[in-house]
Amino acid sequence: MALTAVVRIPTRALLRPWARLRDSALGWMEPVGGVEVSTQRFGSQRVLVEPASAAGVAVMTFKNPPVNSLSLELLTELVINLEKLENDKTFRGVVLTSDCPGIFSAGLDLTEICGRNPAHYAEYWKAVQEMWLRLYLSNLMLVAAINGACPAGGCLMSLTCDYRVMADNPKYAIGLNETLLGIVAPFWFKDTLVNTIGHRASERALQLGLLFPPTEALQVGMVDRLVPEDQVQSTALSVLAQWMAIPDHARQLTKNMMRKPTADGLLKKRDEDIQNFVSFISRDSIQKSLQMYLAKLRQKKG
Ligand SMILES: CC/C=C\C/C=C\C/C=C\CC/C=C/CC(=O)SCCNC(=O)CCNC(=O)[C@H](O)C(C)(C)COP(=O)(O)OP(=O)(O)OC[C@H]1O[C@@H](n2cnc3c(N)ncnc32)[C@H](O)[C@@H]1OP(=O)(O)O
Repeated sequence: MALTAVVRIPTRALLRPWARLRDSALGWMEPVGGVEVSTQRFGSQRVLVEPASAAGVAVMTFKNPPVNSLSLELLTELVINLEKLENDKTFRGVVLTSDCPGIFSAGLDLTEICGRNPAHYAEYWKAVQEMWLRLYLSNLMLVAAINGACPAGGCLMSLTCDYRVMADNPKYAIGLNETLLGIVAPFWFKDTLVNTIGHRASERALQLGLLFPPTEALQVGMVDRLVPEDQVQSTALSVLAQWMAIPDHARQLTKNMMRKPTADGLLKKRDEDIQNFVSFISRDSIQKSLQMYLAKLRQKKG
């Protein structure tokens, strides 16, 4: 028999200035207090959410081809689907993974931060902040099933999870490579990395923009486990099964205790961080670097 649940979506989620939602992409949303959905399979155009066979677990799959770049739309859909899972108290854990072969996520969508106007940069950056805050402070257990390349913002997204399983394929790499693009990882990207791999390793990785192949990523502690490619999702699900044995309230309070001070660092100066980002990214020299990087990516094929 199909399992169904009523999921309440707070109307305030619809009122956030950055959440210029495209109704066509989010067919399940209605601007009323709540909406009834089937937990068999839901989601939106770029984010698919499927309950796993184990009770209380969902798999969230990003499908924004070709490279799962974190466009404004993808970020918006991610946050809304996460909120939906959090509001449905039947879910306790989520596996985050990708539908793009060989790529977990290419990170921030460079077309959102290149050649646009300051108002767009501000709106986009607010959505990036929101994605990080929501994932980093989520009460749910989050496990990243990293089934492909995972640079920059893709790495950040996986670092917000409680555990990372990566495909043991030397073609893939993970890391915060911002300096290679001539840009700077913001302090909260840096803090998330430091909390995961420590200060010295982060200092080196961030300055050099290191992208770690799986074996090195495991050594440095950027991922927790390597498995053959076809076992990434199943391993993530079995990790979640272990975590589910811990009483939720104790685990959630512990997670919050560990992470809140870092999140507060951004919460206290969100607007200032947006202004810094807009003025940094609007510089001619930075725009030139980004244009060159994008052109190189596009030429790669030709
Ligand atoms: C003092 C200052 C203080 C504070 C500063 C304040 C603020 C900080 C400022 C800025 C911080 C901004 C933070 C940014 C973080 C990011 O995430 S930046 C994005 C970084 N991402 C990357 O470097 C990845 C680039 N992509 C790749 O390496 C490869 O594409 C990838 C390995 C993912 C896949 O390779 P492959 O399968 O071969 O695919 P292609 O390379 O051929 O790509 C296919 C098409 O996709 C386009 N594309 C790739 N990545 C992106 C992207 N991130 N955004 C947009 N588009 C992308 C690529 O151009 C191809 O397009 P085409 O088909 O040619 O049109």
